[in-house]
Amino acid sequence: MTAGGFDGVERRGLMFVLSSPSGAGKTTLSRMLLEREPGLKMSVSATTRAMRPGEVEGRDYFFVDKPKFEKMVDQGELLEWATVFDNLYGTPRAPVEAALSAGQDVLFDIDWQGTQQLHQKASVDVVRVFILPPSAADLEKRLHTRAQDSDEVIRGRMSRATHELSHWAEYDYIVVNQNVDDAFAEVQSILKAERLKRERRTGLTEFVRKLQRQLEK
Ligand SMILES: Nc1ncnc2c1ncn2[C@@H]1O[C@H](COP(=O)(O)OP(=O)(O)OP(=O)(O)O)[C@@H](O)[C@H]1O
Ligand SMILES: Nc1nc2c(ncn2[C@@H]2O[C@H](COP(=O)(O)O)[C@@H](O)[C@H]2O)c(=O)[nH]1
Repeated sequence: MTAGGFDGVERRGLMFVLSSPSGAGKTTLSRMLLEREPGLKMSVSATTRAMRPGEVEGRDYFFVDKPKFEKMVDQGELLEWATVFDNLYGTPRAPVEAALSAGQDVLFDIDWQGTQQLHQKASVDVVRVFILPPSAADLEKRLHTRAQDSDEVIRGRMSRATHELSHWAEYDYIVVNQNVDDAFAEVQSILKAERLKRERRTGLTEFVRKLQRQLEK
C-alpha cells in the first residue's frame, strides 16, 4: 500500500531523519511533528543506555541489555545500529517496514552513523535533516536545562559535539534551532515539500492520464 496525500494521489512513504549534536532539539522537534503531522510514525529505537527519569519503555526507547542487543544484531532485526556515547543504539526493522507498507511516513531521531546506513539501503526514500544549535553556549545550556544527565555525561556529550557537527554536509537540509517554533515551521515545510516530490508520487501517471481522458472528451 502507498500513502495518499490530501489530493488523493498515491505515493511511496518516506523516511524522515533528524540528527544533531546531543541537546540541539531533535526530540523536541520530533514530538511537535508527531502531534501535528498525521501519517507520521516515530521509529522507536532499541538502546543499551540507562532509562532517564520520565522516559517510558516502548515510547522513548526499548531498553535492552548488551546481550539482547547483540542478539538483535545477529538475527538481522535492526535496520541500522551504532555505538553512540559508549552505548548501543539501533532501529528495529519490523515496525519501520510495517509502517511504510501501511502507507505511513516514518520519523527517525538517529545519529550520523545510522543515517549513513539508512541512506545506503534506501537513498531515494530517505530525507536527511541536520539540526544545528544557535551557539555552543546554547547547546550546553540546553543539556543542563534538560536536567536529565550528570555533569560528567554532559561534558562527554559536549566534547562529542564537534565530531557530530563535522557530518553536517552529509544532510539534505540544515535547520538552525534558535526559536523552537521557527525551527519547527522549517522542519514541517521540509516534510510537506518532500511529500509532494514527483518521484515519490506513484499515482501521478494515472492521475494525469485520467485528466487527459477528461480533456479529450
Ligand atoms: N529552540 C530552543 N530553545 C530553547 N530550548 C530548547 C530549544 N529546543 C529544545 N530546547 C530544549 O533543549 C533541551 C534539549 O532538547 P532535546 O532533548 O530535544 O535535544 P536532542 O537533540 O533530542 O538531544 P539528545 O540527542 O541528547 O536526545 C530540552 O530541555 C529542550 O526543551
Ligand atoms: N544510529 C542510531 N542513533 C540513535 C538511535 N537512537 C538514538 N540515536 C542517537 O543517539 C544519540 C543519543 O541519544 P540519547 O537519547 O541517549 O540522548 C542521539 O544522537 C540520537 O539521535 C538509533 O536507533 N540509531
